[in-house]
Order: sequence, then C-alpha cells, then structure tokens
Amino acid sequence: MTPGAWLLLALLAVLCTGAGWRRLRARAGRSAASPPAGPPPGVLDRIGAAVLATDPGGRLIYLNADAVRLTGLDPEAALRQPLAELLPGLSPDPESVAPSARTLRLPGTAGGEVEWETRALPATDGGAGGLVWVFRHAGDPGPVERQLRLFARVFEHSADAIMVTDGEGRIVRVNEAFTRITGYSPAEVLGRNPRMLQSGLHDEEFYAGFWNALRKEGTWQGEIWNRRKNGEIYPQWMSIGTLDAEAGEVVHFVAIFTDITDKKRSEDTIHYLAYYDGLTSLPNRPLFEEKLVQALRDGQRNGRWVAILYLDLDRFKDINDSLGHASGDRLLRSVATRLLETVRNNDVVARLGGDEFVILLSDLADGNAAGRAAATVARKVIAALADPFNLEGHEVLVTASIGVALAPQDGEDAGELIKNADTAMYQVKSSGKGHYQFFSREMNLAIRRRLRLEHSLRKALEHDEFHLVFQPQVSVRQGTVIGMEALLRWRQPHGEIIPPGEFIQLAEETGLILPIDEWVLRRACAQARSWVDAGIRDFRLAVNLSGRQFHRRGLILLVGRILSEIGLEPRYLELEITEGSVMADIDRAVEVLRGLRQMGVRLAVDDFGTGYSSLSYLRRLPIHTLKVDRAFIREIATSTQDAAIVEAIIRLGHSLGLQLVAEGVEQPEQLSVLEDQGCDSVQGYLLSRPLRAADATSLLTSGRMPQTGAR
Ligand SMILES: Nc1nc2c(ncn2[C@@H]2O[C@@H]3COP(=O)(O)O[C@H]4[C@@H](O)[C@H](n5cnc6c(=O)[nH]c(N)nc65)O[C@@H]4COP(=O)(O)O[C@H]3[C@H]2O)c(=O)[nH]1
Repeated sequence: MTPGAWLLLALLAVLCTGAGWRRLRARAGRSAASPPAGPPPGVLDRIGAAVLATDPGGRLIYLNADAVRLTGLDPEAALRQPLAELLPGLSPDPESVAPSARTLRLPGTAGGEVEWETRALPATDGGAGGLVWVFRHAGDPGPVERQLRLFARVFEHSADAIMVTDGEGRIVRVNEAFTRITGYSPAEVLGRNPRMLQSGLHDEEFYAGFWNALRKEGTWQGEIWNRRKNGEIYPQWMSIGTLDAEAGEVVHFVAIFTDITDKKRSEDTIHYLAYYDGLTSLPNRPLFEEKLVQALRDGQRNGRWVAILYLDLDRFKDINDSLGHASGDRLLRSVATRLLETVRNNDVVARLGGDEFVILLSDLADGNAAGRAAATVARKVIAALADPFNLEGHEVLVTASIGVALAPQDGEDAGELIKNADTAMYQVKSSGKGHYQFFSREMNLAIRRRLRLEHSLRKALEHDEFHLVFQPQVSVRQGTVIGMEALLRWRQPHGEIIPPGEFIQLAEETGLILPIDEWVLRRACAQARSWVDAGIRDFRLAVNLSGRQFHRRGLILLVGRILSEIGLEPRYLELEITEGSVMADIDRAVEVLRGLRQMGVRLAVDDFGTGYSSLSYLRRLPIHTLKVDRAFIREIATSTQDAAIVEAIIRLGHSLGLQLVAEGVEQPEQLSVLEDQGCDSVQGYLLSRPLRAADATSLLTSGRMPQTGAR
C-alpha cells in the first residue's frame, strides 16, 4: 500500500474515532449554531479495516468490529488496558508522533498465524491525543492501491489501443494493444510525437478540424488513416480526450483507437454487394439510379443533356430455358463485356436485373447532340451483339430491343426517364424486336394498358380466371367430329373476356406462359379423361404448346407425369406446336418430338405456311398432323394463288403420310375447295365456334355436326 493510501485510511479512522471527530465538531461549533452530533454509530465498523485507538497512556480506548475479529479481544475486558499487554508487539512509541509501522502475527480464522501490518498515527496534532492503529493484511495492497492496480491492468489489457501524451504532445504511455496495432514497442514511441504514426492521407483541413474540436469540446472522435511500423496504411476509429489541470491548461491527451481494417473490408464487401451486380460486375439498379440522379443534377446546373438506352435481350428466356441457366449466365456476362467494349469510358453501363441493361450518356451539349449520341450508341450496340455467342458449343444469335429517353425532354427525374426508356423498349419489342426507338409521349397509353394486363395476368391463375373452350375438328369426307382443339379463355373478375391473341404473347414474354400452359394441359387431359369415362373413344384433343413450353427442359417428363396422374391414354392427346417454335432450334425440336411420339402422344404442326416453310425440314419431323394456317384458307375460294399453295401443302403432307387439317373455315365455298383438294379435316366458324365443355361433350356423344355442309 502506498503511503497515500495509508494516509487516506488513517484519516478516515482519525475522523471517525473520537479525537478527530471532536476536532471537527469543535471547528463546526465555532462556525455553526448546532454542531454535528458525532460519528453515526457503526461507521467505523464499515470502513473495511481493523482500527484501534489508545489514549496518551497507551491504554486501549476503542476497537472496531474488524479489530475485535482480528485480535480476538473482548472489548469489555480489554478497554482501558495497556495495549502493549493486550497485543505484545504493539508497544507505542510515546516519543514519536510520526506514523510508525509494526508487523505482528495473530491467529488466523482458518488456523495458523497471519501476519499483519499496522500503522500508528497520532490522533491529534502534536500527538497528545493518543494513537490510532490501523491494521491491514500483510501483502494486501489495500483499497486504493487495488483500484490503481485494477486500472493499470485495464489499461494494459484493453483491446483498444491507448496512447497518452503530455501537454506538449510527447507520448508518455502506450499499452499492449497499441503495440499490437501499430507495431511499435513502447520504447520506440515514448517521448516522440504521435505525428510519427500519420499516413499522409489526410490534408491540413482534416487536422485543423481535429484540433478545433479538441480545443472547443475537449474531445474528437472519428475515422483516421494511420501508418503501421511496417508501412501499411490502415483505418482506425479514434477517440481523443484532453485531461486538464485545474487551471484549464491541458496536461495530457488520451487517444483510444481500434483497428477497423476488417470492418472496412466487410463494409467494402457490403458496398459491393449492394451496388454491383454479382454476375456481370456492372453497377446494379441502385447505383445506376444514383449515377443518373447525379448526371441529371449536373445537367440541370450546366444546361447539358442526358440520354439513357434501356436494353432488353430478345429471346433470352428461350435460351435460358433450352440451354440452361449456366449458359444464360455466360451469355449475360458476354453481353456485359461487349457493351463495355462498345461505349466510352465515362459512359455508364449497368445491369438492372434479368436480361435488362441500361446505358447512361451524360454531359451532352443539347437535344440534337443527345439524340445523335444515343442513336450512334444504339447502332453500335446492335452491331456489337450481331456476332454469334458461343455457349458451350452452341452458336447463339442474340438481338436486343433498345428504348431511348432523353433528359430533360422525356423526363426530368430519374424514375420518369427510366420508365420512359423502358416504354420505348417495350414498343420495340412489340414491333418486331432487334432495333432501337426513341420514346414518344403517345407510346405511353398502349404500354400502360400492357402493364396493367401483365399485372392482372400474374394473378389470373391463382384467382382461377381461366377456362377452356373446345372447337370441333370435323372430317371433310364423313362429316364426323374427329376431335376438338382446346382453346384458352381468360375472363377477368369484372366480366371482360381477354382474347388469347392479346395475352398469350404477353404471357410468353413474361414467362407466365409456362404455368399457364401446364394448367391448360392438365385441364384438357382431365376433360379428355371424362370423355373417355363417358364412353367416347374415337376422338383426339389438341392442346397448344407455346414455344417456351416446347423448348423448356423436362417437357417430356411433364407430359408423361400429367397423363399418368390423370390416367389418360396418350393417344387421345395431340400437342400442337407452331412452325415458328420448331424452326427456332430444329435439332432440338426433332429430339423432343421423338420423345413425345415414343410416349404415344400425337403431334401437330400449327400455323403451317406462315413461317420459314422449309419443306425439307418437314421430312425430319416425327409428326402426325399438319394444320394449314387460316391466312391461306381466307382467300382460298377467290385466289387461285392461295388455292394452289394450300393444294401443294396438302399434297406434300399426304406424301409424308400426314393428316391435313385446315383452320378458319368460315364459308361453304372454302370447305368445297378443301374437299376437292383432298383435305382430311376442317375447323372453323362454319362448322362450330369454340364450345363450352358441356356442349362439346354432347357433340362428341352424337359424333356428327348437325348443320354443316361437311359430309
Ligand atoms: N377468324 C376465325 N378464327 C377462327 C375460326 N375458327 C377458329 N378460330 C380461331 O383460331 C384460333 C385457332 O387457334 P390457334 O391457331 O392455335 O391460335 C391460338 C393459339 O396460338 C393461342 N392459344 C389459344 N389457346 C391457347 C393455349 O391454351 N395455349 C397456348 N400456348 N396458346 C393458345 O392463341 C391463338 C388464338 O386463339 P383463339 O383466339 O382462341 O383463336 C382460335 C380460334 O378461336 C374461324 O373460322 N375464323
């Protein structure tokens, strides 16, 4: 225990034993009307040390509870007895009033003897008031020293680095964490200025702010970059406080800091994840929007224009569905690279998600310059994407639809500009894809309807808004109903019926066609099963498959699963695939058709004659039926050319062993020509409009068309 600590304890004891207290009381009596009433009882029992007091003759006049416990004396018997007799070894030294130390051994509570140190202090000035004896366990540092030692350990073992300087800024103390973080041992820094730790990254303004805060508030807190002994620059989070002497002059600065390198690193990672697209490493939508907002703000300030190009890959979803996601990802990365190679360094290319990219051109002189720049970039992008992409051995051709919007003309804020570029892009999509178009105000209405439709379409399946109707297919020669085509109808909750022509393409583009087609297939098979159960055996039910469904992986499994779940023989089902979707990837189409045919399902090519109509590929397709498109039937009775085309298709089909079905037969004259040309069956309003399930069932049960010219 330091002399200071001893003094503190003794002072407390002196105050609380009679003499000191009396002195206080005497002083208080001189200065106040009612003096304090003496030490409250038991105070000395709580000071955490054994205390005794002797009178000037060395007789014991007081011992507190700790002293009773420690010495084993009986207070009744011991009071007024000479202390030297009670505790030999504590013989007072009446000659000296200076604090004197003694060591004595007393029996301990757990047996054996314990060594105690005592100090005797004069109870009054001059020593005439006797002595106060304070005991402590030898080796026990005592409460004050204990506190100091505790603080020293906290200082040393703190996980945060601590550096103390004097008022002149010389380092006077550092802890272990300081050495761990900075690499400097105490010997290398003591007496030196903390400037030795600076990184050189902060300018004068930074340090001016720092000193200003210290002067004004007495404290500064913030991020600071310093340099380790090995030269590495690293970030710290630092708090500095001043310790002032009474006069207000700074005597010490205490800096506490932690190394936030790891935190920074994870912050950087978080920043990257939040602002960059993980697949292509391009800025993502939030970062793009930030950059656009900034470009628009700069543009407004400097009277400059901004252009954005909103770009969506055509047929990307088909590629993803048919070649798989890994190829889809590779394609997106390659597109990102080509886009970056196409634009200038200060243009921004971002990926907004899916197959949507956006390019920002800023600081353009005026509307004309903005228009020219956007058109040039759009043309360059289209050219850059024109070369085929090689995806794991597959050469894939990709085009993009690009919508352009200019600011301030097409919108002054980022949200509006992006929306309008998107609108222009949609316009391109619905007018043939693969080119670019500038936004115009008139586009908005049509696109808004489309967006509303898309929104409702997403809900239609779960809200059970779809149903099927069935259009009969009739044998030309016998006039018998040979089958039905299932056609999808969408009735919105307010009663409006949206024709498939309006929503099928939208469903294809949004990918919603996959669950929709699956629903149709399941529902149609269930209907066919109920016909079989009703004893109808001689029919087939045609179901349309979208291009996306056809190219989707696992189609064969899906069809097989639905048939077996419903318990329908495959021969009742005819899948109709459009000529266009077969042509998109003929090799794969042949493979899928073969699989389906092996399962026993019938296959038809729909809308024949509208697409590439390559007759040579027809030979390769393992199909049963060819459906001649309505477009050729319309003029068949009046146009010799159309009649010749249909006749050629029928001949060709027959030569390949296929059944021929003509669609859209509305007039008896058309039927008559088809009959002459040997067409097998017909479908159209002349025979029947699409029927509700119950009517279709009655018709199939009767087997014949009641009122048609078909025999
Ligand atoms: N002008 C005229 N039209 C006639 C006549 N006879 C039949 N039609 C219509 O022609 C379409 C025949 O279907 P599609 O060529 O497969 O063409 C279908 C098909 O490609 C598609 N579609 C319909 N239902 C489905 C479906 O369940 N799944 C898929 N993926 N597509 C479907 O939507 C297209 C249009 O279907 P709908 O509007 O139901 O139109 C049907 C039918 O109502 C006629 O005499 N004159």
